[in-house]
Amino acid sequence: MRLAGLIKQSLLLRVNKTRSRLYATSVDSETFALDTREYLDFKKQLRQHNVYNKDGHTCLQLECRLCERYNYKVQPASAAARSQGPQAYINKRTGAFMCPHCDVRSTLSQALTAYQNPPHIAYRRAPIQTVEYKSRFPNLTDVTVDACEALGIKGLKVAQINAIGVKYEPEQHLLHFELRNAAQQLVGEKVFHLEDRSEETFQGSSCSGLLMHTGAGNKSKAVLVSNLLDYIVLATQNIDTHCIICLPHALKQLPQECLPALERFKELVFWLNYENTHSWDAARAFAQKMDEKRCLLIRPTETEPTPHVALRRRLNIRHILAKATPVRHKSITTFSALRNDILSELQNIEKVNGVKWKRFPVLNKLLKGHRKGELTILTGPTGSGKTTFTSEYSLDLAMQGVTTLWGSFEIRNTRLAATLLRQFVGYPLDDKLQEFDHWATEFERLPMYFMTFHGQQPLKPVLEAIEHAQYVHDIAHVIIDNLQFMMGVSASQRGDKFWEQDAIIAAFRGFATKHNVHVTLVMHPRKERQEDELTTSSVFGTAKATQEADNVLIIQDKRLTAVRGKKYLQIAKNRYSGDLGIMPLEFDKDALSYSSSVQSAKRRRDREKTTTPNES
Ligand SMILES: Nc1ncnc2c1ncn2[C@@H]1O[C@H](COP(=O)(O)OP(=O)(O)OP(=O)(O)O)[C@@H](O)[C@H]1O
Ligand code: FES
Repeated sequence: MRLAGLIKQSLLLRVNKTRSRLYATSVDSETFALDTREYLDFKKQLRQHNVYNKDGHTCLQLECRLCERYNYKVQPASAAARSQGPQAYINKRTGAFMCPHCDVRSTLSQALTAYQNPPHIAYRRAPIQTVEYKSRFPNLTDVTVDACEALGIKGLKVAQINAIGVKYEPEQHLLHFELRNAAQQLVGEKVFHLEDRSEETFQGSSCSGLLMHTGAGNKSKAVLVSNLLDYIVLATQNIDTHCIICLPHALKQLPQECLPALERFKELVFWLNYENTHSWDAARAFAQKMDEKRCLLIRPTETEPTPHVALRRRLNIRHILAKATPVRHKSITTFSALRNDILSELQNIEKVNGVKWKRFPVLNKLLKGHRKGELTILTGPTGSGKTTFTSEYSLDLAMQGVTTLWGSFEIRNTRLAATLLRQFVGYPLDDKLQEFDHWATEFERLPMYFMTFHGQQPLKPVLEAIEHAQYVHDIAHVIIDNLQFMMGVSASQRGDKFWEQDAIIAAFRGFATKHNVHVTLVMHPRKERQEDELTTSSVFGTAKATQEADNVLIIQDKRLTAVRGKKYLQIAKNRYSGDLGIMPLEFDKDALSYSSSVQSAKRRRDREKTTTPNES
C-alpha cells in the first residue's frame, strides 16, 4: 500500500513538473533530445504489449496510458477501437511524450512505466487532468456589421465571418479567435485589434494551439497562413479541398506541441507572408520540422501574393493554390533528413555490418558481413567452383534466416538443390537414402526459393519474377547464376554485347538499391591466358560491372599454373570497409564444401570415431 502511494505521488510529481515546464518559453520545449536507443526500446515494448501505435510524419501516435482515463481492465480488444480513444504523441526528433487530452508532456523514460502490461500491481495511473483555459475576454459577442467593415476585406459579409466562429469584443474593439490542440481542447486565443490592425496571441500552460478552420468533410490537405487577415480570407472562401490553419506565432516560432494537430494531413501548403529574408529561412525550418516530404510552397511573387492581397487584386485564389510546388524533390534529400538514419546506423553498427557467415570467418573479417542493398559480383575461370561456392555461401546465410531467391540458369534446379542439400548435410546421401526424408524435411524449413527459368532468358520477366518474390516473400538475397545467360542470342556484335551486359548490371544495381535486396551476380571472366592472375578488369565486359558492384569476389585457381599452387577467393573490391584480401579455398569433396570450419568439425568427428573404439 505504501509503495502504491509512493508511485502515485512520484507520477503526479512528474506530471506537475512537466506542466510547470510548459510555462517556460517554447525554446525550452526544444531541449528534449531523442535518445534513439530509448526510442527503439519504447517501440519494442509497444509491439510486445500490442499497444496501438502509428508512425506519423513527425510523431509516433499511440494510445495514451498515462492517466486514469486508461483502464487496463476494460480496454477494447481491437486496434481500430483503441485508435479512437485518447491519443498521445511522441515527437520523433526530440522524444517528447505529449498528451493533448490532459495537456501533459513528459520524457520517454518517464512515460515508459505506464506501458507495462499488465501494470505492476502497485502501479497507479495519474489522475485525469482537465485542460482549463480561461479566456481573457469574457464579453464576446457575434461580429457586428461595423466590425466586419472595419476589417476592409472586399466583399466580406458579416454572416460569413460569424460562420467561421470569429467573435467580437466591443470594449477593446477586437476580433477574437480560438486556439485548439490535437484533442480539440481550447488552449489559447488570438486577437486582431481593429484599431491598429495588430495581432496578439495568448496561450495557457500549453503552447500546442492552432487556429483551424476545417469546414465540412474530413480533409487530408491544409493551407498554412501566418496572419489573421489571410486566415479570414481563405476560411470564408469555402475551399472544399483544404483546411485553413493559422500559425499561432506567425513565422517567429513553431512549438513542437503544435505538430500533433498537423499529423493527419498528407499535404501542407505554406502560403505565408514573408516579410524579410529571415522569414523565408524560418519557413524552410518549419517545413523541416513538419516533414518536408508533405510540404508545398507558394512563393511570394507579383502573380501569387498572400491571400488577402490576392483577393484585393481579384486574382483567382484556387488557381494560386493549385500552383503550389513541393519543397522537396523526391530525388534530392538533405543531411537533416538523413541524420536519424545515420545515428541509428552508428548505434546499431553490428546490425549494419550485416549477417555474419558461420562457415567463412575470413569473409566476416574482410567484408564484415552480408548487407542488404548491395551488389556482389563473383567470377572465376570456367569450372573453378563458382556455382559450388555461391551455393554454400548462400546456404550459410539462408540457415541464418536470410530469405534467398536463386536464379540458376546454367544448371537445373534439381542439381542445384542436390548440391545445397549435400552441403547442408555434410556428406552425400547416395548410399544413405534412409536419411533422405529427415534431411529433406529439415532443409525445407530454410527460407529458400528457386526461379524456374532455365537457359537463355530476357531480363524483363526475370526482374518481374524477382520483384514479385521480393514483395510476396520478403526476399533479402537474390543470386543470378550466371549473368551471361541473360544476354540475348541476337546481340552478336561485340559492341552490342557489352552494351547489353552493362544494361543488365545497371538494372540489377538499381533493383538492389531500390528494393534493399542483396544481389549476387555470378559472371564468367573475359577470356585471359590461364597463367595470368585474374583482376577486376578480367571480369567480362566493360569497367561498368566492377564500378557498379559493391563487392567483387574472384576465385583464383593457381593449381594449374604452379606446382604447389592453391585455390583461393580474392576479395578484389569491398566498397563498405575497403579491406581487400584472400580466403583459401580448401575443397572437401564429400561435403562439397570450402568451409574451413566445416572441415575442421568433420576432422574432429572422424578423430573421435577412431579413438572411441580403443577407449571402450
Ligand atoms: N576445388 C575443387 N577441387 C575439385 N573439384 C572442385 C573444386 N571446386 C569445384 N569442384 C567441382 O568442379 C565442378 C564444377 O564446379 P562449378 O560448377 O561450381 O564451377 P563453375 O565455376 O560454376 O563452372 P562454370 O564455369 O561451368 O560455370 C563441380 O563438380 C564441383 O564439385
Ligand atoms: S489521457 Fe493522456 S494523460 Fe490523460
